[in-house]
Amino acid sequence: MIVLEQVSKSYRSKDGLISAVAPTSLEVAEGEIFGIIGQSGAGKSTILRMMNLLEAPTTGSVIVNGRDLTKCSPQELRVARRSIGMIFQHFYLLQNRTAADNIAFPLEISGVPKKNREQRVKQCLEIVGLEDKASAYPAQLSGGQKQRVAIARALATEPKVLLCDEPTSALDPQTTGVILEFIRDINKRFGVTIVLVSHDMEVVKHICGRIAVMEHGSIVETLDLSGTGQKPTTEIAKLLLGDRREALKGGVAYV
Ligand SMILES: Nc1ncnc2c1ncn2[C@@H]1O[C@H](COP(=O)(O)OP(=O)(O)OP(=O)(O)O)[C@@H](O)[C@H]1O
Repeated sequence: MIVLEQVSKSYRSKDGLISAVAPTSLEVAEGEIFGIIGQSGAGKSTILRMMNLLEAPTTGSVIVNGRDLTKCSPQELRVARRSIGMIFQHFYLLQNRTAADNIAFPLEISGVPKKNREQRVKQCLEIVGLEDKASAYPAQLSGGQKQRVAIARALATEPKVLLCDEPTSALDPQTTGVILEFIRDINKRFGVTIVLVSHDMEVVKHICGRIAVMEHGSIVETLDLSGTGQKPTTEIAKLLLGDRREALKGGVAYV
């Protein structure tokens, strides 16, 4: 579903080149909920943003749904991105548009006729349980409701992949639980492959089947958390996952 082949990302600065991600390969299978964890600055967001070419890799290939995005023309990339939704920590809703019009936005850009747009917006509002907030502006919504609108907007074009960059970091624990349930539901009901970056281990342990652990721009370990009993081997993974892993396996948090 998602294949990163030796992708790397460097930034130019006045002090020379900064390496955000060293040449790294990764495969995420169709239907997975895949987590990316690591300390601040490890390169998590950069690797996620390379999966839809929001960040163009310095080297390597990004293959999503069998298509090498690094070889796409701008027009081809626009089309390919319709099957890759994304949500962010700070939602990034258009403040001067209602919830319904925010959800309609990607459909407008894709040239979907008005009648079909309205139908799809209605469906997406239903998926996130916000039918009654169609006419509300972002300023009139709570953080959790804003993220639900952002999820609905990401789903509007019926993506096969949903990239989630710290989707619950601006939310309280209870709202975090609600958002995680929506993400899990979308994965189950529609088979959408989810890649989720989070610094919150409880979030990751709660919904991810497999995770990649990043340190200094590299994936140092991938782990299966789905009850296989696989133990972390690197120090950083042990540190991040900690002793609470066992305690949380039964889904103590956010239920
Ligand atoms: N646009 C940029 N220009 C220069 N350096 C950047 C840029 N974006 C990221 N970096 C650097 O690349 C490295 C990885 O950043 P990234 O945001 O991917 O880390 P992260 O693991 O997501 O961190 P955090 O959890 O703090 O968000 C950091 O050292 C960061 O300073």
